[in-house]
Amino acid sequence: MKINIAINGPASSGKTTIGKKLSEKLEYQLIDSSVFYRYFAKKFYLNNIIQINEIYLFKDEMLNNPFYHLKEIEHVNTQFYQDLTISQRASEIAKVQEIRSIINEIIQIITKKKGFVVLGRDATTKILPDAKIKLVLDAEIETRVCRRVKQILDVEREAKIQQSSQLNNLTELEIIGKVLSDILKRDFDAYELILEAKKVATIINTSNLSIEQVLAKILRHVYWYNFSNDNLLHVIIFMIIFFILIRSQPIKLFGLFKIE
Ligand SMILES: Nc1ncnc2c1ncn2[C@@H]1O[C@H](COP(=O)(O)OP(=O)(O)OP(=O)(O)O)[C@@H](O)[C@H]1O
Ligand SMILES: Nc1ccn([C@H]2C[C@H](O)[C@@H](COP(=O)(O)O)O2)c(=O)n1
Repeated sequence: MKINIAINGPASSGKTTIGKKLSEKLEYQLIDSSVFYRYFAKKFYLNNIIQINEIYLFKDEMLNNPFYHLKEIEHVNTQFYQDLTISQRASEIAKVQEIRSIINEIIQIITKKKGFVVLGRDATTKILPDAKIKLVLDAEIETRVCRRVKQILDVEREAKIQQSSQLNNLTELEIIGKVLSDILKRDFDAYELILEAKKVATIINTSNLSIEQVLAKILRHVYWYNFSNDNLLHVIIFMIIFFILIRSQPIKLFGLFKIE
């Protein structure tokens, strides 16, 4: 039986990486709420004004054909992933409660059919408070900074080979400084949401775990949930029969011990 899985956690804790792998493994659909904020920043932030009416129209359209629009949102995000202006506008948009409610409602409606992995700062608390599995991925700040710096340097190495470097010869120290300040800012913005999430979700500290180990841990949660859910009735019936048998006659279990 398919369920919904909600994952949140602070900046650079591995949500996207783990979310992607988990959804592929389970053959679930992945929805990352932050791509909505960036998509809205690209499409509905014109002349420094958020086009709220357009956003309502988009919501109706999206609910008529959700999977087409999810692909479109993903596509736009891949194109503008590195765009700083879009990121800044996305942060502004994310502060508008009305827009947060619209995005949460869209995701809630789409995920009613189950079989989704949903990522986002309020995934476990506001978007899918009833998800069967709710997780917070956490890691020490130094681990998160190192991971993000490594990711940037890997992309940069690849870009240099293709002579399309984006970092304008920043030193490694400057990159570390920028990453640290970005992560601190995002941690600060999401502080309350993550604190709330930690109260209702299972926390997985990934600092000393590889990507594969984190994935294996989550899969164990999912398989255990499915097993106990699917087999609960069988286990109860088995226990009742077992107790009736041992009370009505002495039996020898596997010849190991005797109950009289
Ligand atoms: N357990 C892990 N061990 C080592 N590296 C990891 C682990 N989890 C994630 N990473 C790496 O950390 C980097 C950041 O991960 P990712 O982008 O998935 O984080 P995120 O939580 O989605 O970030 P953001 O909040 O910016 O969306 C990636 O390069 C990823 O490969
Ligand atoms: N559930 C969410 C998802 C995203 N945001 C904000 C945070 C950022 O300003 C913006 C883009 O997300 P990011 O790529 O930085 O994770 O959207 C949010 O407030 N709540």
